Order: sequence, then structure tokens, then C-alpha cells
Amino acid sequence: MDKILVRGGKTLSGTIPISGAKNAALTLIPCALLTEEPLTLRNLPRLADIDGFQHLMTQFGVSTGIQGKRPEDFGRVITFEATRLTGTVAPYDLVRKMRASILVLGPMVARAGEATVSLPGGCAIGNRPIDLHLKSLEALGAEIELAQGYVKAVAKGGRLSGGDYAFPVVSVGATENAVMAASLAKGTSRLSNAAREPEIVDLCNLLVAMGAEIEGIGTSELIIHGQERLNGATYKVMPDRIEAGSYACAAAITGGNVRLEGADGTDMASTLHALRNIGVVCEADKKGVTISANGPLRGVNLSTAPYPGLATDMQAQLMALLTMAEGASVLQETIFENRYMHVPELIRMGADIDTQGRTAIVKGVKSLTGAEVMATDLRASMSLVIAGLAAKGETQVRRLYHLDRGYERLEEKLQLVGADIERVGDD
Ligand SMILES: CC(=O)N[C@H]1[C@@H](OP(=O)(O)OP(=O)(O)OC[C@H]2O[C@@H](n3ccc(=O)[nH]c3=O)[C@H](O)[C@@H]2O)O[C@H](CO)[C@@H](O)[C@@H]1O
Ligand SMILES: C=C(OP(=O)(O)O)C(=O)O
Repeated sequence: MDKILVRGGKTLSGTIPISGAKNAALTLIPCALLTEEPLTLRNLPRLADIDGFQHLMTQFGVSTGIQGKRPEDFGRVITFEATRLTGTVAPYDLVRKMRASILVLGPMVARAGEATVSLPGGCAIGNRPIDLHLKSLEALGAEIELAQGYVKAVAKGGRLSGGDYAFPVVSVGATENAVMAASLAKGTSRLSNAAREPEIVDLCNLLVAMGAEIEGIGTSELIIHGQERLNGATYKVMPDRIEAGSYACAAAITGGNVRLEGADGTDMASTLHALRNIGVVCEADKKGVTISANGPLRGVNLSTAPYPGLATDMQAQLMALLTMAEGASVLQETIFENRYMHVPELIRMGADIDTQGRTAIVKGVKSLTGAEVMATDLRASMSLVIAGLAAKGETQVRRLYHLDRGYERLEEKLQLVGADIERVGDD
């Protein structure tokens, strides 16, 4: 198994191109199931999760074509064509590797009248139930049955009716499933307390380009007028605000000066706000964000929350940065119950962190030391790379499949700004 070696101590400087957003791409791809016409997505990141989703789509008879991008370029253009669906089952083997597979349930039941998807199960960051996906689809006119680890959704009368649903908890994935399904339902649907993450706005914008009628885009109250059919479209995936935020933390912990080319400062406003409070200078313009960290880093208190609050997907990377800030920081993880798996590994690198339930108290240390570390989830892995960039000596990060799910050619991008980082085969 490969591992990443980071030799810390280099000050990062230069430009990192920001890729298309994984979490947007994973909800834009299943939109291809809503139409018999081709859907072309530009700026898709080259990630294991995208390959996995592409594979899942072929299970339903969707043809996929990758158009001429050179291997050395970042991003890809893929056309998905679901002219005729030949299957309606998403099997366990594919779903277990990628939780976002559940996002085929809504579009599939809306288009084909039925869908069977393996229950995704828990994962390292928490239980992650799908009850809200199922309840919202029921409200839109689906009948749900659970058996042998699979969920089967069938549209009553062959087509979803549409309906109203108020989410008791803000859920990104459940909102996405419901919006996609409602776009092709018979009547009008109203979704209250919907998630309003930028990735949901990206989804709604694509659906509108496909002929959907959605009111309230970007708010927590979405009204969707279902259409008889949707058309194909060509659409560019939004920039990855979490990838950009991660490299911002990497630049900051080394006292560096890095341009995040293509990043959207508005979408990542909560991360930039946190970084500014920590003492990092962040300047956003129309084409990207520039991060400079020449002064001291200060401890801060942070709490994750649904958008526009601080993204839980940034918590681990900000924590890595705070391990070297002056004074103490208090972090609250309010979204997932078990998202501190990076803490024991950061402690092995010399960090001073104490967790009590969903609270973590980080006391800044003067230096970290390189160590062999192992990550259990995507952002936890990135936090270890960030710590490694500032640590004395060499850090070895193992279990790279997590990083490969979410960071397009991580080590190449960090090498571009002067990091001493490489991927090697395990001996
Ligand atoms: C592919 C993708 O976009 N993943 C993101 C998405 O995950 P995902 O869509 O899975 O996360 P949700 O927003 O649904 O989860 C938020 C909270 O709601 C709970 N919940 C969710 C669904 C449900 O049916 N029942 C329920 O109780 C979850 O356990 C969690 O506590 O949003 C998360 C929260 O911003 C991010 O960390 C993930 O990176
Ligand atoms: C938790 C994440 O992703 P997923 O929902 O795909 O597991 C993430 O992107 O940090």
C-alpha cells in the first residue's frame, strides 16, 4: 500500500489550482438519470469517488464518455447518457465504498418509477442514517420498503406526485435526493428547512439548466414545480471550497503565501472568517483567494454548523492549524458524533488536544514532530498532511485511499508550492 512522506519545514509559496468540488460532482452526476438526453459535466475532479460513481451509473445502463483532456491537466469532462435505463439496483459492493451512492435513489424513482439501493451503513465519522432521505421521498409519493439490507422505493401510481416536507434536521444529502426527485414529479413540492450549502445551489442551477423550475434557490425553503420531462445540459462543476480551505490551512501552518486559483471566496466565507480570526490574511477576488500568514497564529473558538456556518468538512484541517497557534482553542463538532479520529494521530505528532464528547480543547505547542500516522477518514487524513508540513522531520501518512477520494493529485499540488512531499510504495 502506498504512503505519503512529508518532510516538514518548507514555507509554501506559489499557486495551487483548485479542482471541481467532489461534493457537488457527486450530486450533479445522478442528475443524468433524470433525462434521456446527454448531460455533460465539465471540471469534474479526478477522484476515486467520481470513478466509483461513474461505475455505478453504468449499472443502470448509463453510457459515459470521457472527452479529450490530457492526463497532465487537472479535471475532466464526462458525458453521461441515460437514453434507456436497463437496471434499477445499486448493489452493496459499490454503495459501501461511497456513501453518496444513495443519491441515485431520488432521481431513479422519479424517472423509472422504482429504485433499489443498498443501505450504506455507518462510517468512521458517525452513524449517518438515511431516514430523512426516505421520509422526504415518501412525502413526494414514494412507497419505501426495507429488506435484506436494501431500500426499495416505488412511485405510487408509477410517478411521484410531489408533496411537502419539512426536514427536522438539516441534511445535505436528503435535500439533494428530494430536490432531484421533485424536479420530475407530477405536482409542486415544498421543502422546508432544506440545506443551503453552495453544492445544493450548484445542483439547483444544473436542474434549472435542464428545464426544472425551482424557487428559493440558496434559501432553506425550496419550491419545486415538477416537470413532465427534463432535457440534457452542459454544466461546469463549482470549485471545491473544502479543497481550497484545506490548502489555505496548509499555507498558513507553514507561514506561507499561496494563491488558490479558481477558489470562490464567497462559498468559503466561514473558513476565511475563521482563518482571519486565527491571524491569517485572506484576500478574495473574482478569480481566486490569496492566503498570507506572516504573523503569529492565535487560538480561537470554533463550532461547526450547516451552511452558512463553519463546514464540518473543515474541522480537522483547522484543528491541525490550531495545534501550532498561540494559546488555547475550543472546537465544537455539532454535525457528526465521531469526527475526532485525527486527534490521537495529531497527539502522536506532539499536539496537545483533549476531547470531551463533541468538544476538543487544543493548546498550542511550539513545534510538532514527524511520525508514522494512519488516517481513518478523508479530512482526518488531510489534517495529518497539514501537520506534517510544519512538523520537524518526516511524517508518513498511511491509508491513502481516503485522500484519493477527495483530493485530486494532492502531492503534485503541494509540490507546486514548494512542499517536500512524495507518494511512495510501502516496503
Ligand atoms: C457527498 C457529500 O456531499 N457529503 C457531505 C454531506 O454528507 P451527508 O449528506 O451525508 O450529510 P448530512 O448533511 O445528511 O448530515 C448532517 C447530519 O444529519 C444527520 N442525518 C442525515 C441524513 C439522514 O437521513 N438522517 C440524519 O440523521 C447526519 O447523521 C448528520 O448528523 O454533508 C456533510 C455535512 O455538511 C458533509 O460532511 C459531507 O462531506
Ligand atoms: C465526509 C465527506 O464526504 P462523504 O460524505 O462523501 O463521506 C467529506 O467530503 O469530508
